[in-house]
Amino acid sequence: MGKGCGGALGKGKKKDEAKAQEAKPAAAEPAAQAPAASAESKPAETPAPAPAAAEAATAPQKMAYDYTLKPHPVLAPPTGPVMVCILDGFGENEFKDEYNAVHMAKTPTVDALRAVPNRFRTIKAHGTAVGLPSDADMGNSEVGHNALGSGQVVDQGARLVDIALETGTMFEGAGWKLISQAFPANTVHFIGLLSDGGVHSRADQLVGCLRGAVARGAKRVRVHILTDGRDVPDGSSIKFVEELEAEMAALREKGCDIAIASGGGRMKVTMDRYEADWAMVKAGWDAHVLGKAPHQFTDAKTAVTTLRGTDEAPVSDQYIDPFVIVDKNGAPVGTIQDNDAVVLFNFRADRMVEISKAFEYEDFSTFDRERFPENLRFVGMMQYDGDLKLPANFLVPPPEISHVSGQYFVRNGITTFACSETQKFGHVTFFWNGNRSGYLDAALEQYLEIPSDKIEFNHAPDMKAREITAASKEAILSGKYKVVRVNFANPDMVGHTGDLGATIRACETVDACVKELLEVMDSVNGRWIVTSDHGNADDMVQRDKKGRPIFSEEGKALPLTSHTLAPVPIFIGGAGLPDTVVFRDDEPEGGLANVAATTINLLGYEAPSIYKPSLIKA
Ligand SMILES: O=C(O)[C@@H](CO)OP(=O)(O)O
Ligand SMILES: [Mn+2]
Ligand SMILES: [Mn+2]
Repeated sequence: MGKGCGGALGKGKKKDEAKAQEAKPAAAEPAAQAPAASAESKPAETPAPAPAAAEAATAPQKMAYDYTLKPHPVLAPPTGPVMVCILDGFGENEFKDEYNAVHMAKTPTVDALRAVPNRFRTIKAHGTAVGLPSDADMGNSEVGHNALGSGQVVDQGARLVDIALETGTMFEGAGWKLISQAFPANTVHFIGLLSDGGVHSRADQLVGCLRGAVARGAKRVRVHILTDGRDVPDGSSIKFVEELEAEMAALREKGCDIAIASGGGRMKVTMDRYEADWAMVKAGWDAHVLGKAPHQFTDAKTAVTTLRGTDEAPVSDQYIDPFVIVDKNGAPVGTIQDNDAVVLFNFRADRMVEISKAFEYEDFSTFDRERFPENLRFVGMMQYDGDLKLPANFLVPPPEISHVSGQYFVRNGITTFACSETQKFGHVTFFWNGNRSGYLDAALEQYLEIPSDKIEFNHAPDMKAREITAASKEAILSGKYKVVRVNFANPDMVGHTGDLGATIRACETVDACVKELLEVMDSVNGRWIVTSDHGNADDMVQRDKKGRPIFSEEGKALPLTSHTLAPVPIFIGGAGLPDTVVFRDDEPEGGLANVAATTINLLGYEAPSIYKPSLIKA
């Protein structure tokens, strides 16, 4: 995934995995990097003829899918590029009060865009519109960017795991067979995010797996918990631990030796992404596998309660220190040993890839694992990276996201520049491309990662927005790219800290950056879409059922660190966009998946019929 497909990865034990890395070069480093080699030799001023025929000639045995894009009947291609700019976590919320950072921020650019008739609307970014189980599910970056990039709505991980548990297919698959080898005489370990957030995992799905394992003969089970406080209210981890303990007590009655063995906050251990901070993964390995952590407790509830500190200045659930549960002699109750089974019970990919590599690859050198258990029966809830086939074994097949817009682009000679900072880099590459790591065609694409800071982002709410802007302006002005894709992480990443003031600042910074980008786009006669992938900054307070803010006994507003259910804004424009092009009014239910067809229209092509319809009329 992203730069992770090369770089810091130790040599894999599987040959096909090494091949995948060669074929898919890692993203270049920022600044000094060269532009995509043959982008210059293949200028994309005019849409190139689709190479479908040539492809069929070289691979006659395969029925080649015809990716040819037909010219749009009315809208000619622009002379300049088409930009899609994602303001991550920037929702259009019905609560327009002091806790809505998007509303409170001074955003002259976005305000002006909102005022343009028929070129601003909102689109759905949550629930079934992005393939989640129900409309009570908030959106997130994975499903959001999948929908934006693929133009289609597919059943996502959360839903697929629900189905596999309901129908029992989970317990019949190869992944389950593998872990069940450990049921009679070894330990089965479950590692993942303990909450009902539904973004990375769900506690009820963990319980479904635990019950399934015990019913099928698992004798010894250990659970390694990552506390949330990001997709669910901060402080709720204690409740999730209590609920899990109650469930485990019932399973003990059935004769299973089951206990929580280790844990820590999701932003402290195990769940790093895009190689932003491998030290987090090492801390997780040490706690889960080796039984080593800075803190030892004899039960998980005491661990979480103690490590959260005082009520006056609590440590967020997201940042709880790594801990290990020990017996009365001080020995860890659940280290991972030879022949054990390990299940990563998160369904979402980005934050499971690194820990998967540590478990999967025999020959791994990114950090010193000290001990690598032999003959591990290791599975993911899903396969997290289809290109790397990582992990090789999994409980539920992942969503199949095919015919993504990037595939159409490379088959039609359309050059692309994609840029974000580390925290969102895989969003505009890996997720955008339907969970494919690396380039679709390195000759036509340039992916640029700006390294993120390694701090809590409320302390630096500008994050790397200015650097992303500068690099994207350069790409726009270079004339090399027909598509420019940018993600600004700020409203989302700062929103997750629950710090209202910093999140307002994050929105203001991004607004200023959008202004710069639109000016440059106008200077090259481009066309643009500005939108978001889900809400977050647009509501920073927990609310009761009537939408009233909830306050603590001391009168402090309770922060909301999660995403929201809000729709997101979408704006279109650009000096290269004819005045006649406006949003149509017969797609009121439009969502993120309608953006790809809209982008393809702006490029001067008809959208593929398999895509959700375009939002514009010309
Ligand atoms: O940080 C993350 O992992 C999620 C929230 O759990 O946010 P996003 O979907 O925006 O990446
Ligand atoms: Mn996001
Ligand atoms: Mn987020």
